[in-house]
Amino acid sequence: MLLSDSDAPRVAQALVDLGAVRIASHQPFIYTSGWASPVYVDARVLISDVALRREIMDIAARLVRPVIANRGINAIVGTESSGIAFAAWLAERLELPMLYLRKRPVGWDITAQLEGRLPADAKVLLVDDVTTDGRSKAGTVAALRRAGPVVEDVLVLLDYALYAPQAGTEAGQALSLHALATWNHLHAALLASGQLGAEQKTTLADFSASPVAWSIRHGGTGA
Ligand SMILES: O=P(O)(O)OC[C@H]1O[C@H](OP(=O)(O)OP(=O)(O)O)[C@H](O)[C@@H]1O
Ligand SMILES: O=C(O)c1cc(=O)[nH]c(=O)[nH]1
Repeated sequence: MLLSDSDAPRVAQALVDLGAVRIASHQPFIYTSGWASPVYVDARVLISDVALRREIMDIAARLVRPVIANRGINAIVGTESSGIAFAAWLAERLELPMLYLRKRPVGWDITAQLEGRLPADAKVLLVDDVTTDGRSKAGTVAALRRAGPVVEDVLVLLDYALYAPQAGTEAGQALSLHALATWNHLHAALLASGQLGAEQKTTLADFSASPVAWSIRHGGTGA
């Protein structure tokens, strides 16, 4: 769920200003979840811009603070790889312990995949950069839960909010997804930037109107 209607346009604008939103020229992008898409958001570029990352992480901390308080969250977990830096900056602002979750186990027992030290009665906020349909998040959350903490909340900078959540993700896992911005905000910021050509505008309008059909037409998954 979008955390704030009034802050989302600013987050989207920052990503567009940074050139983080790429538009396919010849070949579609294929997301981790298998969807084909004409856009790819490289939120990692935000980590290299000191002023914008500070601004966006200040927004994230302000918006997520009530969630932290209401849910009794006592630690922040970043996902390898893109979520780690954002989790660290957020944990610093919220004065909470931070850990990170590896994609694959390395070693044995609880420390095999989750690095850092959980507080007692751990209830954590999972942080990642982007979500499409939550497919990889479902695996991440399952792995995190196996390490012990309660996980009910996930924070992302961008939730496309275009695809139906995969079975076994949000509803099935009793997870709440919190996002700073959605594809609609990025799309609006791209249109306002004046940087799109006529063909790109048509492509993005087609994609926005029917992302699943767009994916199938371009060799991606359809479900
Ligand atoms: O499938 P969803 O849960 O909706 O989210 C999409 C995931 O795909 C990307 O990660 P990727 O595997 O490319 O890893 P990276 O962070 O190392 O780039 C992105 O950072 C999300 O974690
Ligand atoms: O799902 C993905 O693979 C994905 C999509 C996107 O726009 N950006 C990203 O970093 N990952």
